[in-house]
This record gives sequence, structure tokens and C-alpha cells, in this order.
Amino acid sequence: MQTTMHEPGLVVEILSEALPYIQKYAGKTIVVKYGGNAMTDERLIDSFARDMVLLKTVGLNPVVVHGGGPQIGQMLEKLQIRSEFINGMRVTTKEAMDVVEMVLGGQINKSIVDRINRAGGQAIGMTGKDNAQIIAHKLVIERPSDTATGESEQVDLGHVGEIVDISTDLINMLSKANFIPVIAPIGVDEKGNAYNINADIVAGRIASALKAERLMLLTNIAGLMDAEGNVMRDASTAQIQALIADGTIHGGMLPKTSCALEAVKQGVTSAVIVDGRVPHATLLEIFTDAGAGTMIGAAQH
Ligand SMILES: Nc1ncnc2c1ncn2[C@@H]1O[C@H](COP(=O)(O)OP(=O)(O)O)[C@@H](O)[C@H]1O
Ligand SMILES: CC(=O)N[C@@H](CCC(=O)OP(=O)(O)O)C(=O)O
Repeated sequence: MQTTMHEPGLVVEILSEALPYIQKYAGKTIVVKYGGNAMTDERLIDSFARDMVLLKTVGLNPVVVHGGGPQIGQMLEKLQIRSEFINGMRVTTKEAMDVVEMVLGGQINKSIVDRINRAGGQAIGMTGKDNAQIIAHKLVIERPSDTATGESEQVDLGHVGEIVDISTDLINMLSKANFIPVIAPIGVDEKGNAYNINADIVAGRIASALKAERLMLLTNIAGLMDAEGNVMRDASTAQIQALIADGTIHGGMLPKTSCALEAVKQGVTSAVIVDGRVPHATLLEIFTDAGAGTMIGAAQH
């Protein structure tokens, strides 16, 4: 067990300062998206697991949705399977889908579950296939093919899924029974085909379906940056649209910002992009005013 020596007076003072936040969030659902880029350091994974157990112990209902993009990339490389990203999403062949399922549903999911359990929590790992809780179908996107004429073309991303429906029955049942659900972003259709879905999008949709108090997207950057490279404290819909249009928001930040905006629109009280490289980032965000990162779409409320 990890222990740190602090002045006893300081410890009780800090605990006491957290009381209003604990009261505010007691019984509320917090969906935490744990990005693959914020999982690289062993100590960070343990501090994340401890944070989830602490949240649960003081009466919140954390629901973890995890990514694993870099880890999938490493495994694909080892197996010499090529993969590329379009609009922040991995083009996923059948061969790559098998690897995605193994890495996300197996290796990463079980490792997070194990860390939470060893920190004293009760975690249950699953994918969207469990209880068919994430129903998806094939996603086809449009992208500009000729900027002069404004023409666009359809792009086939292979086994990348678009969420059709989310069932929250299993998540609610587990949360009520004191478990911490840990979900890998894999969807399934009625024929049993598996789909790879960006983890931010899954987290956003689950947060909306659960009417969560907060959606926290833990990533490997201090927050959303503007065109000058400054971290934004908050970002409105209009600001995000402008940053997408001028290319300031690109790659993995595209699904992150759009799913956060959508979640807030769908009734999630707040969505925030947080630096997952900071130890105890989730606790800082929830129990103090010092939480860094970018609040998304708050102006809509
Ligand atoms: N405007 C922006 N502000 C901050 N990060 C951005 C921006 N545009 C693109 N990015 C990139 O998005 C990345 C985060 O997305 P991603 O790599 O998918 O993270 P995760 O694995 O945590 O989901 C950042 O590391 C950064 O390189
Ligand atoms: C369709 C798609 O891109 N799926 C992602 C799923 C994992 C993910 O989103 O992981 P991070 O959150 O760590 O980026 C992928 O294959 O990388």
C-alpha cells in the first residue's frame, strides 16, 4: 500500500476542505475516459486506480471507459499489420479488428480491472459485447475530395463502428451493487460483428445515456490549445467549430472535442479535457478548485 507522511493537521484540514465537494457529488455518476496515452507510466496507472476506488468509497459512481490506441499500434506493428488514421480514427481491417479486440478487451481492460481491485475496489471489466450494451453498425465518413469545387468522397474505415444504441442496464446494476464498471470501446451488431470505436465517442455516449454529472477525458496534453498554443480554460461550441475549421484542432482532438460538446448538449452537466499525466488528475478535478484542463461547452448552460 502506498503511504505518504504528511503533518496530521494538514491531512485532516485537506479532508475537511473536500467535504463540500464530496457532498455535492455523492450519488452522482462520473464517466472517466482513460486514454491510452495517459497509461504509459506504471505509477500513473496505480494512482488512477486509487482515485477510482476513492471516488467510489466516498459515494460517487465512477464508470471507466478506456482507450489503448498506442498499445494497439505497438501490437499491430509487432504483427506487421499496417494501420492509418483518418480524422482521428483508425482504419481497421478484419485482421486489425482481431488485434483491437485482443488488446482492448483483453490486455488493457483486464490490467485496469486488476489495478483497481488491488487498490481495494471491486472492478468488473467488459466490452460493448457484454449484454450487447453497445450496438453499432459500420461507420462511413465523408471527406472533402476537391476543396475548389467543395466535392466530397465517402471513406470506408473498415471495421470502425458508429453507435446505434447504448444500454445502461448492466452499468447501472453494477454501480448500484458497489462495483466499478470498466468498459472497452468495442461495439457489436445483431450478427455478432465486432466494431472498433473511438474511446472518447463511447465515453461521451455512455455519459449521455447515464445522464452523468461529469464526463472527464484524461489525455496526454494539458488541455485544448488555441491557435497560439495556449491551454484554454474553457471552450464554447463556436470556438471549437472555428478551431476545427482552421485546423488548430486535429487528429485525436477531433473526436474528443466533438463528443464532449455532444455530451453537454445531451444533458451531461459538464465535460472536461484533463491532463492524465498529472498524478491524481481526477481527484484534483473533482475535489479542488485547482483542477486544470479545459471545460467544454460550459457556455451552453
Ligand atoms: N488543439 C489541440 N489542442 C490540444 N491537443 C491537440 C489539438 N489538436 C490536436 N491535438 C492532439 O490531440 C492529442 C490527444 O488526442 P489522442 O492522441 O487521441 O489522445 P488519447 O489517446 O488520450 O485519446 C494531443 O496529444 C495532441 O497531439
Ligand atoms: C476507431 C478508433 O480509432 N479506435 C481506437 C480505439 C482505442 C482508443 O480510442 O484509444 P485512445 O483513447 O487511447 O486513443 C483505436 O483503434 O485506436
